[in-house]
Amino acid sequence: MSSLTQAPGGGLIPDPAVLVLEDGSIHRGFTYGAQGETLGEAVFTTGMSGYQETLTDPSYCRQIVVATAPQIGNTGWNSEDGESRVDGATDSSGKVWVSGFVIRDSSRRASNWRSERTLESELAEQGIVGISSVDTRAIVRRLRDHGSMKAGIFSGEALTGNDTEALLEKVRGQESMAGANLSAEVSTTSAYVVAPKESKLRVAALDLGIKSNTPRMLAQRGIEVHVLPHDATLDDIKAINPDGVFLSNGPGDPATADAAVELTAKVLGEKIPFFGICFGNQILGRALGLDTYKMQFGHRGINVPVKELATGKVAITSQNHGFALKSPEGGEWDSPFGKAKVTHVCANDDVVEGVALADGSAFSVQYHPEAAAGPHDASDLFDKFFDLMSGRKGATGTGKAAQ
Ligand SMILES: NC(=O)CC[C@H](N)C(=O)O
Repeated sequence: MSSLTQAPGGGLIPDPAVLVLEDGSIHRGFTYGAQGETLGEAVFTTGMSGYQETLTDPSYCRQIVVATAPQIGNTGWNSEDGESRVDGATDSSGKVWVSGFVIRDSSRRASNWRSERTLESELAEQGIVGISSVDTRAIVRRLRDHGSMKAGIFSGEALTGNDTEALLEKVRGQESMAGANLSAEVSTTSAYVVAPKESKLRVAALDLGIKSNTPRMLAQRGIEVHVLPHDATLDDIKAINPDGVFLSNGPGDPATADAAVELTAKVLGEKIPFFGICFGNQILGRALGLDTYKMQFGHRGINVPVKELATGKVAITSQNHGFALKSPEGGEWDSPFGKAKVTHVCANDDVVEGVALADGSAFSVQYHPEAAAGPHDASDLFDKFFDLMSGRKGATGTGKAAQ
C-alpha cells in the first residue's frame, strides 16, 4: 500500500513515484499499490469500467497499462471477476498480469456490494507497482502520437537510489514487445478440462494466455473444453478426439508464434473446425499466409466498433491488441487451405478484425466475444462455433446431440 510521509506542516502525503517513458519524459506522481520498480511496454486502455478484468488478462503480460478513465478503484476488488487462472485450478484466480498500472485519481473508497477489498490493497499484496496522480491525458496523447513505448515506474528506494539518467537507461535497456515470445510465461503447464452440465461437443483449446471466461462461455453452450498447454502437438489434440479446435488470446508478438502457426496449419489440414480469438486470429491469419505488424498504439478498450463486411453490421467490442494482420489486396486470397477472406474490419481505422476460410470451416476475430466487463455484442460467435461443429458432426454421423 502506498506509504504516507509526514509533511512539514503536519499533514500526511503519499510517497512519490515516477513514470519514465522511453522518449525521456518523466511523469511525477504518487505510489499506488506496491513500491519498487517495474518495467514494461506502456499502453493505454479506454475502458471506463472493468479494470479488474483488464488487470488480470494474461494478454497484458509485460505491459504497463495507463487508464484513460479518470478515477479508478471505485468498485474495489472481488474474488470472482479475475480472468487469470493458476495451474491446477479450472476456475479463475485474481492474479494480476499487468506489469504496472498508471492512473489519474485513486478512488478514496470502494463501494460495491461485491467488493471484498480495495484495488490498491490487492495491487500492493500482489507486488504490482503503480503510480497515481499523473496527467494521464498528457501521457495518452504522447503514446498516441509516438506509439506504445518502453516504460518504467519507480518508487521507494528504486527512486531515491537512482538519478533520472539511470532510470531512463533501465527503461531503454529492456526488451522490446516486438519480437517477444511470451506464451510459455502465461500458459498452463498441464492440460485441464472445463466441463459443462451436459456435454454435447468437445473442444481442444490451446492456451496461449486464455481468459477464464472463454472456457466458461463455451461450457455454457454444452461444450466440454480440454485446455492444452501452449506446446501441445497435433497428437495431443487428436487424443482428445475433438469436434473443434480453439486458439486463445495471449501476450507477445504473433510473428514469434511459429509453433502455434504450424499446429494450426496441421489442424486445418485435418479439416477440424477452428475458431480463434485475438492472438488466435493473428495465428490463423499467419497459417493462411498473411503477415502481422506492430500497430502504433493498438486497440484497447471496451468500445471499439467492428464492421462485418458481409452485412455491414457493426458490433461494439472489447479489444486488447498491439499487433494486427496485414490486409491482403482486395480482402480475399488463395490460402494453402482454399479461398480465404477478411470478414471484419475496425470501423475506426480499417484494421483487419476477422478472417475466415471461405468454406466457413475456420474463422477468427481480433476482438473478444468473451468480454466479461462487456459489451456482449459478439457473444454469438460462440454459437457460430457450436453450429459449425455440430454441422460437421451431422455430416460425419458421429451422432452426439446437437444444441
Ligand atoms: N489479447 C491478445 O490476444 C493480444 C494479441 C497480441 N499479443 C497483440 O498484442 O496484438
